[in-house]
Amino acid sequence: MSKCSIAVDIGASSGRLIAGCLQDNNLKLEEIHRFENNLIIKDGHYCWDVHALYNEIKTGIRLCRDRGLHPESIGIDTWAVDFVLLDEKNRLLTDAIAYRDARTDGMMEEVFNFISKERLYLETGIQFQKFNTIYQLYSLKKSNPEVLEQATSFMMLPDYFNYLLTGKKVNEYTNATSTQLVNAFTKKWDEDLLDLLGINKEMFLEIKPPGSILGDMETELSKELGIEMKVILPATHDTGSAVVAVPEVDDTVYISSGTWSLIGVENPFPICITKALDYNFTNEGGFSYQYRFLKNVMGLWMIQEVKRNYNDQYSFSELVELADKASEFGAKINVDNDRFLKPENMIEEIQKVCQETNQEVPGTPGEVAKCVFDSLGVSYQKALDQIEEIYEKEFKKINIIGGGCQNEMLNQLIADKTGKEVIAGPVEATAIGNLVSQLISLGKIKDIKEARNIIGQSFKLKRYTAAGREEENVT
Ligand SMILES: Nc1ncnc2c1ncn2[C@@H]1O[C@H](COP(=O)(O)OP(=O)(O)O)[C@@H](O)[C@H]1O
Ligand SMILES: C[C@H](O)[C@H](O)[C@@H](O)C(=O)COP(=O)(O)O
Ligand SMILES: [Mg+2]
Repeated sequence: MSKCSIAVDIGASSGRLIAGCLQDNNLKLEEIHRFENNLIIKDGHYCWDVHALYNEIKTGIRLCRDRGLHPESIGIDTWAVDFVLLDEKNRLLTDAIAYRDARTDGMMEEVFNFISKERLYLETGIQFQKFNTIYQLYSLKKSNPEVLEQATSFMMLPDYFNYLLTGKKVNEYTNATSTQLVNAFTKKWDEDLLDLLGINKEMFLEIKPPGSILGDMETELSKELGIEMKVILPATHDTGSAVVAVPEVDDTVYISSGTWSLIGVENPFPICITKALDYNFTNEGGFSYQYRFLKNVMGLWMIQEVKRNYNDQYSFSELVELADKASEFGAKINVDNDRFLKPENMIEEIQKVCQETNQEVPGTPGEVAKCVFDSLGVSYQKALDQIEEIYEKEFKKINIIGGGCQNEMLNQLIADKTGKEVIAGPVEATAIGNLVSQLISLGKIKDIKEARNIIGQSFKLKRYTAAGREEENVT
């Protein structure tokens, strides 16, 4: 494993640093470091602690050295939309305010005074989430216009970590598309849109595609950490990397299941038709210029908050077991209501909605968890129906990737509800997609097709049908 590559995957709930290398055409992984990623409050805003996260990245690199690894490259991916701004002296002008912060409340509606929803979708193809970068920047323009004027560099979070490692300033394509400021067809920053909104377009950097070799780690940093390696751009939007790791995309709907559930398909062109707009699907940029035609579903964020509300006295698997035992409980809620984005108390919010909709109110942890999982299933089914309506075809398979694919109850529920074959795995799809993108850049894997073949034979996948579950290609 000594000659390997390192994937740093920082999701909205946890981060991990995983070393990977090819051995006899199998991808071997070694988890080096795992850490929590929790929101902090700074100046009244929910923020990400970017310095703590950068220190975790450096800790993970030191651990690689301590294990005698000599990685050739490192690639970083995180969640989307969030950013920092730097001034002409490369000093941080802003905190990394989180997409769950309330600063974007009402901003999307105000932006529609400058450009219609239809035109914005026609140009960008990006779903309307109130926290998209476009609305975050518009909010900043209203509250602190001088900050936007002083900014000389706009960096999304992986871009910023890459800058700290190499001194190089670029915006990576897949994550840039999540801003709703990139033209879906030119794949460039939409300067007309920025002018329309009066947002300083000079601060946006060159957009580089995933697979680009950014450069070597800064010499001083290499000395500090005791490791020299190249920094490569994977799909730095974590979901972009996760989709790379879907072993078989043909005839498959994927669900990237983590803090969010991203349900969609891989497509060679953007689908900006009215029906896609009405159903609020997105066309985020993918590896090798594919498009991720997908929809955000609130996801396992809800059970993360339920777990936190119970003071972490139950593990995720215990909550699944308790939900499985609460088989008689049947209340379901609309998980995609913005009220679940950041409620004071998720359990109470769920109970309130059940009351408001004259349903049985969940009381036990099992009933609360079952309500979450059943309701996620309803939202997945709805999105699946919408995808099949737009494609005018039935998809054979659903591939659930990410930490959520360990939820056997939800996997079986999806198979039973949809009647489709459900493949679960790989768990660390994002890190795997990140790694194979690096190995392609280093010439160790030919292309994404070969990478997906390697992934399909390297990791244990579980198959669920309405008739039950079975293991397959256990390595
Ligand atoms: N053992 C488990 N059983 C069931 N679900 C699990 C298990 N481990 C993790 N999960 C689910 O996976 C989710 C985290 O997935 P992950 O892909 O790591 O998220 P992110 O990348 O957003 O941080 C958790 O919220 C939890 O619901
Ligand atoms: C805010 C975005 O919708 C979010 O980043 C989503 O695109 C995503 O990538 C979340 O990944 P997780 O691994 O944190 O669920
Ligand atoms: Mg993730």
